Amino acid sequence: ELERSNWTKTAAVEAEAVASISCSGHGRAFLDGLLGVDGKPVCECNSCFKGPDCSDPIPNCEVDADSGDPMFLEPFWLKHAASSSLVLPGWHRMSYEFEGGSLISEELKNHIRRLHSVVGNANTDGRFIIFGAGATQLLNAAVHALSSDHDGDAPSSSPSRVVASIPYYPVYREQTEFFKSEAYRFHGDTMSMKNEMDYLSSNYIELVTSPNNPDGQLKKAVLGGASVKTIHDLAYYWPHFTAIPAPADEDLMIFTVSKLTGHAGSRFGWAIVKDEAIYQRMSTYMSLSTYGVPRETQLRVLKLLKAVLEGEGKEMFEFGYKTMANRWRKLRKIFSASRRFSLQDLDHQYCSFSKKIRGPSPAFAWMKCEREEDKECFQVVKSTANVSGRHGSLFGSESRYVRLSLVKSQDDFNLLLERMEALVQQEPHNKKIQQGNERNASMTFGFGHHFLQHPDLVSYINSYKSMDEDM
Ligand SMILES: Cc1ncc(COP(=O)(O)O)c(C=O)c1O
Repeated sequence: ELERSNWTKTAAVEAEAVASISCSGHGRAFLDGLLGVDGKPVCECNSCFKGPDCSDPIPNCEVDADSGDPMFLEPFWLKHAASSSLVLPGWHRMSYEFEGGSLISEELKNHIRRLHSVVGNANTDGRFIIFGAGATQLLNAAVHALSSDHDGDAPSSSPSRVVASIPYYPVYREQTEFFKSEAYRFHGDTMSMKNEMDYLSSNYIELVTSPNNPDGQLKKAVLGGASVKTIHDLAYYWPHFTAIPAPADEDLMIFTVSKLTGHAGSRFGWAIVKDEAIYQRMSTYMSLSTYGVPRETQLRVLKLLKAVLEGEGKEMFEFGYKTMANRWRKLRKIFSASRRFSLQDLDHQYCSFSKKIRGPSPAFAWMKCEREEDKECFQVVKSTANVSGRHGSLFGSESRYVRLSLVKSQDDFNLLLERMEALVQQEPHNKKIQQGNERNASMTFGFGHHFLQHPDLVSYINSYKSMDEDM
């Protein structure tokens, strides 16, 4: 049928040509990017950089520490271009369905099971696995499936109450309220529920996030009893962000490739479900909302997991952990000199994956403004450091908290660190110490590597710089 056997050549040449466009290590050109006057895709610069090759820093620009965009893993994928790239022919899985009417790649499912068994972070034996467009879609599918109102069920007198412990991931409330279902309502904090649970007339759906977004703590369900169902959001239960004390073995667990490999844009997550009826309800939800996850996405994730599983995942998790642990250590060092701001406390813990006690490496800093007058911490950080975090009140907490994202690119993190260092140095007791201290904030900005030309090399070296903590 095919004219030639080397039909992948033009695609490969095209992909490599785009990859070789230099954006000074502060940006990237993509195959589907806008074309410049020379007919080549233009560089898309990291924030706070501009210019045709992203080499110009934008002075005093706003540092965005808001989103949890997990770009910290990009250098790993640049290094593993060969094992993670694939060819997508025009006829790849055009059908609505896989063989037998399934919407799911069995091979991908097998790889997910293998990954959990290698990492030891979840028990998948005898469980059902369902795919979704990120954890975001699966969260709502799970709330839907666990809510009281179903054909065949006795009609319940009130909607299921969706609860989470403060501070909680804001999307739980936003999504539950957005869908305005008759079957469930967001009901706020689990702690306030604990004493006043109305067991007789209400069912509860408790969302448990472990490790937690925003504070990185490992969490357990708070409520219990026959009228409570739980959803465990384990988006961050990977060695990048936490020690893995034991495999999770919950009724309904949600994972996402976003925080595992960093491919947030692929929109891929999976749920591991014990109960067949719940699995069926979630499957119906997927059928009626999107008819499953795009086959292109499933193919890509399969390729990525194969690359991760080479060498039993050691290399990616080592890179991820070292990067996050270093970022946390640097930030903590800066804040240790502060009386005005504090960070959450995280313990060292035994990790069954790395088989040792390891230090914390959270995805976010949960920062508190300690001064009585600094009630609006978001504003304090915004106006004094020009850093925009995420407002504590969105997590159900006081406004004297703000969340800072630590998972973005190395450029983003370097800028955040520089600004936080300057912020802490402004404190009266530090100003005295600072005199005669030749440490200049711009040293942390990371422009010292302009002479290195190849963009892949630059960001890889940058990310591996000063990595002294072992797995
Ligand atoms: C706790 C938690 N759950 C779910 C998600 C969403 O993940 P996904 O990109 O798979 O939709 C996030 C993303 O930040 C998260 O922090």
